[in-house]
Amino acid sequence: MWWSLGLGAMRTDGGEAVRKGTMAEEERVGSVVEVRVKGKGRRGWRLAMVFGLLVVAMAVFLGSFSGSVVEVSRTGSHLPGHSTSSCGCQRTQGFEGMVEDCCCDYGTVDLLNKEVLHPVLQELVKTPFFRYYKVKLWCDCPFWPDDGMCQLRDCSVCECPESEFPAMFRSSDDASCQEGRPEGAVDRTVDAMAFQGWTDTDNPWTIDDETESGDLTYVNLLLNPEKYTGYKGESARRIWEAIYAQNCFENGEKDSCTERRVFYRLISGLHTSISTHIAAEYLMDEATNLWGRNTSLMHDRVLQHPERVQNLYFTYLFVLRAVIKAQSYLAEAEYSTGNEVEDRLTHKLVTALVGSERLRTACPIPFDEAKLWRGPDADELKNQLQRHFRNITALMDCVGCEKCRLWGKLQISGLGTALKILFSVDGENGLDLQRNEVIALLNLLSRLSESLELIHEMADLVRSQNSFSTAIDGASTLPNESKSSSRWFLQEDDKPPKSLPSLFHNFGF
Ligand SMILES: Cc1cc2nc3c(=O)[nH]c(=O)nc-3n(C[C@H](O)[C@H](O)[C@H](O)COP(=O)(O)OP(=O)(O)OC[C@H]3O[C@@H](n4cnc5c(N)ncnc54)[C@H](O)[C@@H]3O)c2cc1C
Repeated sequence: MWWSLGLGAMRTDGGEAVRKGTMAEEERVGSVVEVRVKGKGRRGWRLAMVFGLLVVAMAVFLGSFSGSVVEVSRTGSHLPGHSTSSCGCQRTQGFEGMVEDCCCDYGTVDLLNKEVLHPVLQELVKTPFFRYYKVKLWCDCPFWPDDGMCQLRDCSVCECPESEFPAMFRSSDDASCQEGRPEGAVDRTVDAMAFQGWTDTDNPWTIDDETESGDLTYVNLLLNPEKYTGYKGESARRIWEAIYAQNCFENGEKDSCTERRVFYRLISGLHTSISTHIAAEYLMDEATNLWGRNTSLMHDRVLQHPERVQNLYFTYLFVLRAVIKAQSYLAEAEYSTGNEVEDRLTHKLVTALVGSERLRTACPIPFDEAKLWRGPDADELKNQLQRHFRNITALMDCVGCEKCRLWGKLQISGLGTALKILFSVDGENGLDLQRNEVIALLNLLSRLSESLELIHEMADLVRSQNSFSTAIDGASTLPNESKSSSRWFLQEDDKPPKSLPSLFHNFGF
């Protein structure tokens, strides 16, 4: 089979197992500290201990300081402005007021997310209905041979213990949910029993795993969290390049119309979210299996690019709008897995999410989809964008790391579901969703919601580390109040010293 991606025609063979190995030196932040301490002998250890105690004292102090910053900025008042590149359409400048292209302001988004949506979503994705995702993990890349660039065991999806698997999903003793390849019959039986009322409907925006044969497995998402896997280099870069290439159009126009800009911002926002989760759960030191927050990576990939953070807010509001538009459908859907208590809780949480009074009053229409597809070429443009998005779903089969592929597929499917709800359904009556689409949609919203929280938390951490390192260097300064008015917006000099993140972890933070 041959596919055209705008990258030339590519081979369809390939599909190699995940390759395991060691992490590249450049990102082993933890080892930097180890070398420094060891090199100084016993005196070095004493110094390190004193230094560590200082870290503890300063961090406790700064932690309480940044706590008050959180309160200030949660009100959303006076975030520092920042110019974004003009795209020919009306856009708000900076981080004040409305999120660009949306109908909700930054402060309200932060508040709603922290107090309403994030807590509910965190619980929802733990329920049996939402934590098992059916996915085809071992797929051949239709564009080029899989070169298996995954470097860590954390790259591969682990098997879930069968005791955790809902009884209704199991049809025989050997039902495996992860790396094994259950028989097709097993999956079909499970579907019919556990998810009555859910239909198989096509989504014009995605290439659907479920309607194709073979190799579908159930994955427990809680056992396979999205985090650093060591997947990087040429393979990862090529995927992102190919994804962004889907945003290039024949006539060379860039960002000149709302629809194309929306398309780009959705991908960029998702990319920001993935980078955020990598930085938030990072393998700081492979030798001691020390995991923690990598603030340098967070700074370099996310925080120092305001437009990437803005795109994350945009993607979040776009997906939230889709969930709100589908609220009656979601509130009435059947979340049956055979565990009555859990299933009742699932239903309650979904209802709390889509029926939130605070959400309805503070941000009733997070994104106005009615503004799109109005030009004379609307149908043609929509077909074109659908083709491009389907290519992106197919590209997920080329991701050379199993766990990244799992989350890539789930989140792209979630975006495809949001696109379907907003742009391919005539009113809520015409809405029909697959079970997997609903799981993907709400897990995606949960990932984005978590990213918003992490961005604030890690921006505070960067600021306090920066202030701390300045204090250590002799200029005894505390975080500047004016820098903190937006919790994630960083100034030019807000860059964490490379070795500090691992110091925090080595001393028990
Ligand atoms: C679908 C998918 C899922 C992945 N999941 C994981 C995972 O779970 N764990 C893991 O460790 N790795 C994962 N990766 C790999 C990870 O995303 C990076 O590719 C890798 O860490 C290397 O990062 P990098 O610094 O080279 O920049 P990349 O993140 O690869 O970015 C490539 C280029 O894209 C541009 N760019 C970066 N961010 C944005 C943005 N937000 N908006 C617009 N442009 C941007 C920049 O020019 C950058 O140089 C995944 C990759 C893909 C394609």
